Amino acid sequence: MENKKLNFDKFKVSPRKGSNIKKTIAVMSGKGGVGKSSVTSLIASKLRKDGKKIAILDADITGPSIPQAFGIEDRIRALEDGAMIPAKSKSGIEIMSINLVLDSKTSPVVWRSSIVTNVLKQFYSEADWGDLDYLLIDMPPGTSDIPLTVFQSLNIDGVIAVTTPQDLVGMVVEKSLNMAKMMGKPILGIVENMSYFKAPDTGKVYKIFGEGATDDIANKFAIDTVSKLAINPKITKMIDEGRIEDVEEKDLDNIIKKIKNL
Ligand SMILES: Nc1ncnc2c1ncn2[C@@H]1O[C@H](COP(=O)(O)OP(=O)(O)OP(=O)(O)O)[C@@H](O)[C@H]1O
Repeated sequence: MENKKLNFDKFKVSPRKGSNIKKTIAVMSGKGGVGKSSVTSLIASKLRKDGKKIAILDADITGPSIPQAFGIEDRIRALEDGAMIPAKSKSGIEIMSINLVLDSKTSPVVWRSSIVTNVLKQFYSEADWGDLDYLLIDMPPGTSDIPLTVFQSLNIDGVIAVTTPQDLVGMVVEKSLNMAKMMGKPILGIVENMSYFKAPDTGKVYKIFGEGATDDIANKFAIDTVSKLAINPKITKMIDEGRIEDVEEKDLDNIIKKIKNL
């Protein structure tokens, strides 16, 4: 039997008229808590510092942490013609997140996934994004309904997977990579977060979580870019203070370069 390529065109949604998004990149992880939102925020901040026009769509709808990282207190505004105006970070990164429409940022999102996926599509297609070089999508962890909707409905140009050195997480990130492959999306690279710790006084490097399987996984999937991001207490502190844009992080330089060459 002929092996037909899956065609999801009928599910596609487009950004509203007047929005011009050059490239859209999804940031995934196999499981929660590996630092996907932190990595998304750091990448966005660096690209912005380099003069690019950037937006983040926080698709981690039940655990949205992007507004916290950027210290956003503004709300998303809706205009009479239905356009949604994203909130803006200090450096000018546009942000759409469910936490910016809830009455309180501690309100839980107790919605069925069909509603969540519709909200997400609405954010993408009704936001007034203007001209963007890059839209980064902070995906929820795993390979559930929402990542599937993002892949089927949005125009994704590339995928970044975030993992940590632990074996189990390595195994789980393969699920995300396989999902991206199944959906025909190019994998730009893997970020191994919490890869090492460099003692500030001696400069000695400690592999606190051991040697990761990330390089082997990258080889297996023919992925040429692996960024190894240190455990950096400054990242934790700056996110707590809503100042992620003030972190200088050289460890992500190779993935940033890959994004710029997309
Ligand atoms: N390299 C790092 N160094 C120090 N702290 C970090 C680092 N990466 C992430 N963190 C901290 O770990 C916590 C979890 O990170 P984050 O929210 O980015 O994870 P996540 O994978 O997006 O989680 P989830 O998808 O479950 O929401 C954050 O509080 C962040 O400050």
